[in-house]
Amino acid sequence: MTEKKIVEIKNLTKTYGTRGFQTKVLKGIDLMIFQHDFIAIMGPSGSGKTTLLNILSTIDKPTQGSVFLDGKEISKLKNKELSKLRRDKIGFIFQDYNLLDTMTLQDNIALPLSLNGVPADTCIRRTRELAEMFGLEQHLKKYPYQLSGGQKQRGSACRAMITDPEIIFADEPTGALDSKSSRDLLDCLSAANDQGNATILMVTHDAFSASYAKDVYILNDGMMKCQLTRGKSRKDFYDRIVDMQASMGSDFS
Ligand SMILES: Nc1ncnc2c1ncn2[C@@H]1O[C@H](COP(=O)(O)OP(=O)(O)OP(=O)(O)O)[C@@H](O)[C@H]1O
Repeated sequence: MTEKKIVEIKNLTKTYGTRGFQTKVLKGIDLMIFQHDFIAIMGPSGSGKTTLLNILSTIDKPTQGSVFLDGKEISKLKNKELSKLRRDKIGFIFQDYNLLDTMTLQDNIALPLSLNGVPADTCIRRTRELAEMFGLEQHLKKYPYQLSGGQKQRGSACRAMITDPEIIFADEPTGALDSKSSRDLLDCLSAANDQGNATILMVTHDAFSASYAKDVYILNDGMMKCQLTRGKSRKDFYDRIVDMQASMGSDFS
């Protein structure tokens, strides 16, 4: 069965600065992301990972080339259409959770739905389903300050998924978590990808996190340098990622 194409990136370049003081950060990226993909982008510090994620998530604009999301070229969309695309088609997981302190976990998770005018009973039902999947049923009435980092990040993953977006962008989602909380989050993301409908693009420095993805792409010096695909064993995939990092030298952090 051919999966639906969610994102298509064609010859994407990004240059910062003005004439004479330009830095070419992305130098012609091509990438296709299909439904049910779980992709990790890795690369040395400064290789352009965040720049790429910002362009894909419509926060920044390409210098040249094109990005299609759900068949629409994002640089051609007007502000209103872009906001709608962001709201309906994209879920975000940030390194620092970005939950609202004055709302319970339940309300934080449901926020994208309530902003869309979805009835309260549907918001509650959908929030409970996701909270169960992410092991958060007991914590829905708590405020963020009453939650651990891992619980907050799993809550933030639920919020990213609640609108059933076409794609979830995760920027270093385990960056602030200890190893047990990282594992819990990655197990949940992996289950949402395997058993649910989630398509995930994650940027990470961490080989352990990347080994939960189905494919790992290495960005180096503004170009996609290689792709590794997971076999049956996650442990074996982790070893291959670490070997690849070692082969790329000391600037790979
Ligand atoms: N707004 C900007 N203006 C000018 N240069 C920028 C801007 N944003 C990023 N850069 C430069 O682009 C390059 C890539 O930055 P980017 O943040 O995408 O890298 P990264 O791979 O995400 O790095 P890290 O892993 O350290 O977060 C860096 O050299 C950075 O200094």
